[in-house]
Amino acid sequence: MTSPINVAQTSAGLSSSPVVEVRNLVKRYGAQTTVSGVSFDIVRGETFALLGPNGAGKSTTIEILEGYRDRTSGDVQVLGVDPQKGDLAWKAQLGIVLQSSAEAAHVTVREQVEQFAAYYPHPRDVDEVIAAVGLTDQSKTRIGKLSGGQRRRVDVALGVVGRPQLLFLDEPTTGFDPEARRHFWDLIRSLKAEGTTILLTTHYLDEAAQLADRVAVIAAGRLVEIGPVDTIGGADARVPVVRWRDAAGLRTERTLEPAAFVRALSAEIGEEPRDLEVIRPSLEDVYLGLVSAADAKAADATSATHATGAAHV
Ligand SMILES: Nc1ncnc2c1ncn2[C@@H]1O[C@H](COP(=O)(O)OP(=O)(O)OP(=O)(O)O)[C@@H](O)[C@H]1O
Repeated sequence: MTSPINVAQTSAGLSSSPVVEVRNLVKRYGAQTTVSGVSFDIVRGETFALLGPNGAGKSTTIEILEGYRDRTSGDVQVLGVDPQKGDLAWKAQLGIVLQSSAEAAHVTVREQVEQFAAYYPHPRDVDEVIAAVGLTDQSKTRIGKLSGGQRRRVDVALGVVGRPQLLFLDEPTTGFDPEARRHFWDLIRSLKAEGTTILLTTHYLDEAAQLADRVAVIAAGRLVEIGPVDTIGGADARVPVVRWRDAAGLRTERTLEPAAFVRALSAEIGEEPRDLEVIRPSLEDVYLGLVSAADAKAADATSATHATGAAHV
C-alpha cells in the first residue's frame, strides 16, 4: 500500500449530530440472546471501535446497522433511517467491509473495483482507490490469484470506492502483514480527515488505539464499557507499573508516581535497578481487565441462578 486517498486536508472535525443511534438493541436467535440491550451513539466524523471477544455480538450488531439482519427489539437509526427500511439511496451512503466476502475470482482487481464504483452516484477514482490499498501492481491480476491479505485489500477498496458517509469495517486487517496494516491505518486516517464516520471492529487492540476516538467493549452481548480510548476502564486501570529484578526475582509496584518510586528504589539499593521498566497499561491491558471482570460477573450470576434454582428443588 503506498498512497492514501488524496483528500481535502481540512478536517471536518467531530460534530455532535449522531450518525448512528442504537437504543436497547436486542437480537435473539431462538433461545439464545446474542445482543442484550445495547445502546450507543456515533457522531459525525467519529471513528468508533466495537471491541469484544469472539461471539460477543459485534458482527451481529454491525449487520443490524447495515440492514443485513433484522433486530428482535430496540430502536436503531443509521443516517436518520431505520436500517430495516433503508432504500438504495440510503445504502449508497454506506461503505461496507464484511468479515468475509465473496468477490468474483475470475475478474481482475480493476474490473471488480470499477464494477462497484458504477453502483454509486459519486464514486472515487478507481485507480486512486486501488493505489490507496496498495494493489496498483496487481490491478490486472484476477482476484482468484491474490493472496488472502491482498483479497482483504480488495474488500477495503470496494468498501470505500463509493465515497461513503459511514464506513463499516468488520475486522478489516485480518491477514494483513504489519506494513500493510500501517498503510491501511494511513488510509483510514485520510478518510477520517475527509469527514467519514467509521465503525470498526477489530481484535487488534493497537489498531483500535491508533484509529478510534471512542471504543465500546461488549462481552456476551452486553455493553461493558464505552468511552474515549485514553480514559476507558477508568483511572484505576491505567495506574503505571514499575517492574525490576532483585535477588528475590521479578518485582512489580503499581504507582501513580513512578519517577519518585524509581528514585527512592535506586537510593535504597544504591545502584540502578536491574531490568527496570515503567509500563503504562495499554488499551489491550485495559480491555483484558474489562473482559475478565465481565466474565467473572457472568459466572457469579450463573452460580447465583443455580443456587436459587437448587434452593427451590
Ligand atoms: N444466524 C445465526 N443463527 C444463530 N446464531 C448466530 C447466528 N449468527 C450469529 N450467531 C451467534 O451469535 C453470537 C454472536 O456472533 P457474532 O458473529 O455477532 O460475534 P462477534 O462478536 O462478531 O464474534 P467474532 O469476534 O468471532 O467475529 C455467536 O454465539 C454466534 O454463534
